[in-house]
Amino acid sequence: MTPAARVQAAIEIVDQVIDAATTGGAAADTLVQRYFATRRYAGSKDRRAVRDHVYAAIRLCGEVPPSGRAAMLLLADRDVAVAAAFDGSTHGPAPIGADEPRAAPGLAPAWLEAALIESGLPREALPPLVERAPLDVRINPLRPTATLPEGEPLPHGLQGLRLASGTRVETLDAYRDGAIEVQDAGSQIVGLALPVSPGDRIVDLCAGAGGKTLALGARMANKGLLLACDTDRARLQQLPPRAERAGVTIVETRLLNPGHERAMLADAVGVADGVLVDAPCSGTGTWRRNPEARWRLDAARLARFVATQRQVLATGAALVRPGGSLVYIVCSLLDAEGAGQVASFLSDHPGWRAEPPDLPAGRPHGQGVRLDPARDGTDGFFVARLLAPC
Ligand SMILES: C[S@@+](CC[C@H](N)C(=O)[O-])C[C@H]1O[C@@H](n2cnc3c(N)ncnc32)[C@H](O)[C@@H]1O
Repeated sequence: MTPAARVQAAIEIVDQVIDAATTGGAAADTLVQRYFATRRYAGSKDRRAVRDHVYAAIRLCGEVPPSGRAAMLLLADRDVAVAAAFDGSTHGPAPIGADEPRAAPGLAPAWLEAALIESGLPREALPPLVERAPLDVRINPLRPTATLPEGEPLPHGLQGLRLASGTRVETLDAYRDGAIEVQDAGSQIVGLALPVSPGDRIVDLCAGAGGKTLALGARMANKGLLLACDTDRARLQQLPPRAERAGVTIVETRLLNPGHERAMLADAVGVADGVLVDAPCSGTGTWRRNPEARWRLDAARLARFVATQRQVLATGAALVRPGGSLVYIVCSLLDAEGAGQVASFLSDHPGWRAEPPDLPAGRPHGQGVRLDPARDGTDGFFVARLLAPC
């Protein structure tokens, strides 16, 4: 592909991303993959260049841009190579018209910027929310290996590596052998908020594909029971093969029927030493990876997340034994989903108390701890540890 054709492809993909973000369609990553699935002529360098243009344009636009071309013109104002690609060649974009409108530059939709500031995030912490994320892997102590890939040690004393961006992790021997798992440093840190010991009974209520479940299994040295639940079959189905690769043998998965979680967990009520609630959320802390997510969110969607979080937190609390721990995590920096959610829980659940976790990064926020990209170099998270009455 010529440089101009790459920019034209990026414009077309950003048009699809805009459409998907406003109609609840697929994520940008999926759209990029689908675009190339039908264009076999594009080589790996073409794909990487197009993807880079797509993400660079998305990162620049806080509000939903009027079109892919308007977003790419904003990028062209900052990147001479992109500007030069508007040359009117056969597969390239038409030349830039005099006074042709650009998308507005910004960090996030105005209402979200305001909500983040109101949630105590300093203004200077906003730009790093949409900067490119590093590629972090956790080293799995259950699968020691001599073939770890080259990378920087992770910050905050974590057992992991920061790999060169663009590394195809799934092709590495260490990955195939289960010695490493892709997991952001922040995600590794917040998982540590749940105290676990070999032999414990632990429930990971929103386990998804098991990123945090596998880390818990390793910390439990494969002794005890780890019940991993989720309402999403496709995500939960990924867990058993991942656990097998990682050598985690104590996981039992349970697919929950939305609205019937309590009944489906009746046998687990009041017996767990610890419950992890890594709740579904708006993902404002993960815009570095999914920058178009800020175009998807609106007040109604946020309110639905808040309602679901409240419900999963209450479900999780019912499973904890007297004196046991409930850890609540969201990858969001909005207080409505983090500090505010925990304050509501404590007022609705007399006898429960918060005990701030001692973590290697982050700072106290409300009754928990918050991590953010600017100050911790991780995705953004809020985490709280809640103790059940004895
Ligand atoms: C933040 S993700 C979990 C990520 C996962 N713990 C990890 O570390 O990779 C939140 C998960 O909550 C699940 N979920 C949504 N509603 C739920 C419910 N009512 N009960 C249990 N899980 C739910 C979603 O399907 C999603 O997989």
